[in-house]
Amino acid sequence: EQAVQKTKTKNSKCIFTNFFLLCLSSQLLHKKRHCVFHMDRVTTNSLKNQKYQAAGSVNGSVQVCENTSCCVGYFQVLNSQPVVHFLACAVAETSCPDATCRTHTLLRWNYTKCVCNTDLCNGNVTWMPDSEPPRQTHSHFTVINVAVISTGTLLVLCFLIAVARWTCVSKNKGNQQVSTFNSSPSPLCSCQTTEPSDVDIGDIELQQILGHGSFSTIWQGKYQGSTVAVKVLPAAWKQKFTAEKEVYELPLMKHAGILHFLGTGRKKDDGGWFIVLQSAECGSLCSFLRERALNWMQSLKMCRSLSQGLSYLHSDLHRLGTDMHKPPVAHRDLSSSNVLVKADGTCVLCDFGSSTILRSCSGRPNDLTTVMGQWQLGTLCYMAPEILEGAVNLHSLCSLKQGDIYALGLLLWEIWMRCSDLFDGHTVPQHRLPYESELEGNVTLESLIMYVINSVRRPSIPNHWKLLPQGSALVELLTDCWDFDPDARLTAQCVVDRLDSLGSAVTPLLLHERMFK
Ligand SMILES: Nc1ncnc2c1ncn2[C@@H]1O[C@H](COP(=O)(O)OP(=O)(O)OP(=O)(O)O)[C@@H](O)[C@H]1O
Repeated sequence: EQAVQKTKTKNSKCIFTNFFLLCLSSQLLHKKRHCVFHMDRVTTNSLKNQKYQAAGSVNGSVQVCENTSCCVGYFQVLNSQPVVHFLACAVAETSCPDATCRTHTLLRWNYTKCVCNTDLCNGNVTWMPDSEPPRQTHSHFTVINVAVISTGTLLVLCFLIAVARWTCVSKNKGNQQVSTFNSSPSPLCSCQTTEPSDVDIGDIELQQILGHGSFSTIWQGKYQGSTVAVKVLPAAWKQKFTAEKEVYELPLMKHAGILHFLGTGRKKDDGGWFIVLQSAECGSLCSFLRERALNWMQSLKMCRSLSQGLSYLHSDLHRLGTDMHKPPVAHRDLSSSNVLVKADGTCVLCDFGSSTILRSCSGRPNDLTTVMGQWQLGTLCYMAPEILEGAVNLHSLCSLKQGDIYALGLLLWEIWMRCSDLFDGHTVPQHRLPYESELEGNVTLESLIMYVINSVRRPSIPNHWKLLPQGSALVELLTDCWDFDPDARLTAQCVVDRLDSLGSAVTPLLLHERMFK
C-alpha cells in the first residue's frame, strides 16, 4: 500500500511539474525576445543605429524585439578579445538555432558576428577562432545576462529551442538546397567534373576582338563551323583560368541562363590559356542597355532569364537515376559586364572566375572552394553592404548567395531604368550604373560605405513607378533584393516567382492611362 501511495505521489508531482513547465513555456512562447542593445560610438552616429533601433523598443541597454526572436551581436576581435561594435534585436526574421552567441569565423577587418535565440544572449559572446582551442570570453554585459534566469526557466528554454529547431521555417530556407531533378537519399560526391574538353587552338579561326576584361581578351572565332567566343588569358593568370574552367566543367552546368561552355586549351606560342564559349550576339548587358531602350515585355524577358540563370547556379541538383551532381555555386561578381545578351533578347551569366563552389565529398560535407582564395571579390558598385564593410562570412555559401541577390536587385533596377514603358510619355534616362548618378560618378569604397551603409540609401526609384499597375510589387521586389539585412533578402528562385506573378500585367496602355490621365 505504501509503495502504491509513493508511486501515486510521484506521479501527481510529475504531472504537476509537467503542468508547471507547460504553463511556463506557453507564457514564454508569447513573451517577446529581449536582447542587449548597445551601439559603439561609430554606429551611434550612423543610420544603421536607426535601423536597429526600429527593430524593437529600447529601454536602457535592453531591447524588446518587435519582429524576431533573434538577438545579434557584431564584434571586432582585438588582441584575441571580442570588443562590442553593436548589439541589438535582429532586424528581420532570420534563422538563429543557437541559444548562445557563438562565433568562430573572423571576417574582414577582424569583425565577427553572432546570432542567438535566448533572452540577452547577445551580451555574452563565445569566440572560438578556428585555429585556437575553444575558450570563452565575456563582454562587459555579462553582469546583466542570464544569471537571473532560474534553472527551471533554463530547462524550459532548452525545450523551446528543441521545439523551435523542429518547427522553425525561416524565410531563407529556400537558400539551402533546391533539388530540381530529385535528390538521391545519400549525398553524392560533388567533386565530379564533366569530361575535360581540350581544344587545339589550331582548330579555331580567331576573327576579331569582341571585348576586353580586366584579365582577358575576348575574341570572336570560328570553331567546328560555328561562331564562338574565345576568352584568352595570359599565362600568368592560370589561377583565374582554372577557377573559371572548374565552374564551367561542373556536371549539369548546361542551362539557358548560363553561357555555354565548349572547351579549354593552351596556346603554344606564349603559353596563354583560353576558354571556348558560346558567342552572345548582343554583347554585355551594360553595352546593350547603353545603346537601346526596351519595352516592358523585353525588359521582363531579360529579368526573368537573368534570375533563372542565377537560381540555377545557386541550386543543388542531383539528376534522377544517375550519379550526376551539380553543387551550388555563388557567382560573387555579378555586374552588367558579366551578364551577356543573346540574339533572342535573353540574358546569360558569364565570368565565373571569382565564383565559389560548395563541395561535398571526401568526408568534408561543406567544403567551399574558391579557387581565387578567401578574400572579398567583385565589382565595387555591386558589392552588398556586408561585403563593403567586410562583415560577410566567406565560409558560408548562404552569405555569398545573399551577396549575389543584392547585385541581382541592382541589375533588375538597371534594366527597368531603360524600360520605355515605365517612363511612358517621358524620355527614358540614359543608362547608368548603380549609384553612378547618386554619387555623381565618384564611386569609391569610401563614398559607397557612406551612401549604402551609413545612409542606408539605394539607387533612386522613380516616384511614379509606385502608381503603376503592379508598380508596388515591382518596387517591393527591388527593395527585397537589396535589403540591408542579408537574411531578409529573397532567394533567386523567389525572384523568379515574383517576376512570373508580375507577368504582363504592366502593359504600355495601362501605364499610360494610369500615369497621365
Ligand atoms: N561569350 C561572349 N560573347 C560576346 N561577348 C563576350 C563574351 N564573353 C565576354 N564578352 C565580352 O567581353 C567582356 C569581358 O568578358 P569577361 O567578363 O568574361 O572577362 P574578364 O577578364 O573576366 O573581365 P572582368 O573580370 O573584368 O569582368 C564582357 O563584358 C563582354 O563585353
